[in-house]
Amino acid sequence: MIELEGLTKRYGEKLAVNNLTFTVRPGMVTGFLGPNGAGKSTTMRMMLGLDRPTAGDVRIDGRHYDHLKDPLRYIGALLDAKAMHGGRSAFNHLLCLAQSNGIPSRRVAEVLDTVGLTAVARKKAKGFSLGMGQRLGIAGALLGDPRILMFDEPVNGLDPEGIHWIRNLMKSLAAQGRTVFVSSHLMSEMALTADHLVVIGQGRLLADTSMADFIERNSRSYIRIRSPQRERLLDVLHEEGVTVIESGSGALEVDGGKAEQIGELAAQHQIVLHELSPQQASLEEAFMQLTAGAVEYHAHADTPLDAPYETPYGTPFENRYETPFETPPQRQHWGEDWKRR
Ligand SMILES: Nc1ncnc2c1ncn2[C@@H]1O[C@H](COP(=O)(O)OP(=O)(O)OP(=O)(O)O)[C@@H](O)[C@H]1O
Repeated sequence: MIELEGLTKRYGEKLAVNNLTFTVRPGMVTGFLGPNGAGKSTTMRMMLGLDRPTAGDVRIDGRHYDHLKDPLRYIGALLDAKAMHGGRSAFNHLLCLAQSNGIPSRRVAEVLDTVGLTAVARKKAKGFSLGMGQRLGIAGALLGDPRILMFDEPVNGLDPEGIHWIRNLMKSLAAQGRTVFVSSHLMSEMALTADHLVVIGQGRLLADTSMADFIERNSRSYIRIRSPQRERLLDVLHEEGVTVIESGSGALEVDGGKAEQIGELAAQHQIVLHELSPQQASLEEAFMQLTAGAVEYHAHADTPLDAPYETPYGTPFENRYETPFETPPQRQHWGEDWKRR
């Protein structure tokens, strides 16, 4: 378990991490999300005792990192895959780590096998590709067989097979009851891997919740319906008091309804349906909705002001709220500007 309490880091004028309090629990993969510059790496560095907090506290299984004897046996981390002695072979790099942390040297061959680097174990790390470097960094994290694992952007540079491998590795580590904390900008990957999410923006906590709850709270879910008898269906739904949104593509959308009820209603009135599908926004859409006001670095150049790029939830990367941390609008307001019957 990793516990943060009021964790704060200031670099001069810059408040990089602002009063973060949350707990990373065992037995699940916790995703750590935030726009560029949100403070994720700084937070992870403080967890590992690499940066001293300006205020607040981090405890690893109840103890400060500095007080852990042989810390690699408690917490393994991949922060910067390039942070290794390039002149050493993969085997020797891991052997040095093992020897300085009281870890039996037989673990070196075991973790090299786990990450698929046995064949290149004697090759110098400086000749490794980005993906091989990531695998070696992950081997280092696994070396002490720790109960807690932390990965900063672990899929960087990995090919699809490598991404699939690390997804399964993280899930299996969590299934063994370990604490797995992982940051990534790849939302589709995070959606497949994480059970729980911690989201920060401009150093502050924006969400600490399950993946399902995060998407539910920060996006719109609705039923999409297509029918060749659209006008009749509209009349029937209207008579039943169901609020329908007519989307531009000819489909109808019902917020908060149940597909079964709409299907049965259509059947009762002998209305043919070509589509009846529950729609849920992706993690990426939910993330952009939540963090829209907390994005530090905006891209303006290729988005002309008179032709904004719209999503059903608004314009991404637009500061839509007065302050970064103002509560996002309630769901019933979304789609308000769409044509309602
Ligand atoms: N050593 C430092 N000195 C001054 N400012 C720093 C330092 N390290 C980080 N910062 C600033 O603190 C803020 C948080 O940076 P951090 O790298 O933790 O963000 P991040 O969420 O990991 O970003 P990214 O997703 O881009 O990796 C940024 O504004 C960054 O410029």
